[in-house]
Amino acid sequence: MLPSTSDSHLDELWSCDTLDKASSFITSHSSPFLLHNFVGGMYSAPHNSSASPSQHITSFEPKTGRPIYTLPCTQTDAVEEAIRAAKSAFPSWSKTTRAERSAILRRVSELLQENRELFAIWESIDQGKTLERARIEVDRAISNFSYFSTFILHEQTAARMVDGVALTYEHRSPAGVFALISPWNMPLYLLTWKIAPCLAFGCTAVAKPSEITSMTAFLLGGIFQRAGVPPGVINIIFGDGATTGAALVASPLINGVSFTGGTQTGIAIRRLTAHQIGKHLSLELGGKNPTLVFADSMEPSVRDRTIRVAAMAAFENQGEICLCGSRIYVEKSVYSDFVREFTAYVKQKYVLRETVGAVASLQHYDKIRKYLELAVEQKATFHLGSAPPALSENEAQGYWIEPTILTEVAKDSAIQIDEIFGPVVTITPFDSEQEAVQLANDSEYGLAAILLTTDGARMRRVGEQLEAGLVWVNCWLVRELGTPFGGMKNSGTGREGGEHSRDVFTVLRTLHLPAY
Ligand SMILES: NC(=O)c1ccc[n+]([C@@H]2O[C@H](COP(=O)([O-])OP(=O)(O)OC[C@H]3O[C@@H](n4cnc5c(N)ncnc54)[C@H](O)[C@@H]3O)[C@@H](O)[C@H]2O)c1
Ligand SMILES: O=C/C=C/C=C(\O)C(=O)O
Repeated sequence: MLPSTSDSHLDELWSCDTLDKASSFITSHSSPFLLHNFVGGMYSAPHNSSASPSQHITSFEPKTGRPIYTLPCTQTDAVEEAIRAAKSAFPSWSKTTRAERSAILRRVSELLQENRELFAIWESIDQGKTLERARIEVDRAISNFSYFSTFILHEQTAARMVDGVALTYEHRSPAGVFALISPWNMPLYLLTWKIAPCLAFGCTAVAKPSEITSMTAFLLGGIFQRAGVPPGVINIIFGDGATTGAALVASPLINGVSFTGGTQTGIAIRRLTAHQIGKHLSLELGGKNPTLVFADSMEPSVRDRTIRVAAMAAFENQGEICLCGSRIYVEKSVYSDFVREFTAYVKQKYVLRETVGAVASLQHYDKIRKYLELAVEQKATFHLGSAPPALSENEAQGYWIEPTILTEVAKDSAIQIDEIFGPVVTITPFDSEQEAVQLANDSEYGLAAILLTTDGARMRRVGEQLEAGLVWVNCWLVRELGTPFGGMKNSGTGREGGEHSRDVFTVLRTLHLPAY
């Protein structure tokens, strides 16, 4: 029998604002705590989910391998119920004024701020990331709400007179009910990056976090209740992709999908919605991002910055950020210096269990481990890290993988081609600027690129040739929430951020009024 989400359990959960309290919450229950869906402004079990244990999923703590909670794998009829709640809430929410929506979203950001530590602690436990990293991500979730709460207040529509014949203006209205689906690497950060603009622009939603990291999405329901978000405006349901996610995106009542996750899932979502031409699709998918290190960036005055940026881009959040630079290319004249200094820096700065967390799941641990075994087989050089122990040895102790730096990896090796999405980088030399661009672009992906150089002309010349939606020069993951965010090629379609999010969540009509 699974413990249910009773009020006393919920109160207890909300008081877990230290690691010790959260840990004793987990151990004090004989079986894992059961998350409930948040539908129509209330927590409730999907009525069909208690029927069979096979319709529940257990989530494990990456740092220890112990079970922490259970979630329902919401079945089609309960998914539809959540969509209907969002659809019923749409007419009145879409007619609220911008000032009303702004005030509610502002309140959400304030409540998140008040509960910052609680969210950071559960994010760290659930995902495996360090508490320090989790705090950074909760801060970004707070900004997601505060940013869009003010963005909508300043929007203006321009009107034009066309040749004295017609007065035209663009009219936008909320696009309807959205499916918001997020992955496990930055759970709260990425889900709120969708929820905040969706609600700000007057849409309603059914959100589904990853089945691997559902805890902070579960807590978020309580924040929406307290902030006074009207029932049904935002619904949060739990479950896997094949059952819950697929039923959600395919529903004809869903007007748009904002999805972040793997490229193969993006393809599946395209297929599932292919016959629904008008459905808005924003797909943020995988990456295998290049970091280009030019010789000038290893001059004494900037050398430390170069090493620091390349290392941060490689190993932040255990390399589990779609924007991580996992293919490092270095100009031949500074190649051996870079490899030596980069390795020394990473060894000292990215220490497992201190500044590097565990990877998110056993399945992901296994996937990364297979690439490391391939590296051993292909006789790559390990400057740092090694093939980790066999699966069974780590299952009970958590999913730990040392930061790993590899050289002598062939261009056509799966290690260079596939998105590993873990703390593993390859370093490869290049001879010329032209070769660097060609190597960087030699990928099915086109999400991000990192360019390390002091030459201003090269910043633009190379930057403008890189097949990547986001290019960072001498920095990484510097974000301003109005800038377009998204990828090229198999890294996705659509852009989000500021007015680009507005394009995702609104429909546009042009009105022509006679000028006479
Ligand atoms: N571009 C980005 O911003 C970005 C960010 C983070 C992760 N990623 C990618 O995500 C992958 C790892 O995350 P993941 O394993 O959670 O990705 P995933 O694609 O397996 O899952 C992402 C989400 O989609 C759901 N899902 C799965 N199948 C579905 C379906 N058929 N229909 C609807 N929803 C479905 C999952 O339940 C989850 O909530 C990596 O490959 C990485 O490339 C991309
Ligand atoms: O892992 C993916 C990271 C995505 C980041 C964003 O969507 C963002 O910073 O807005």
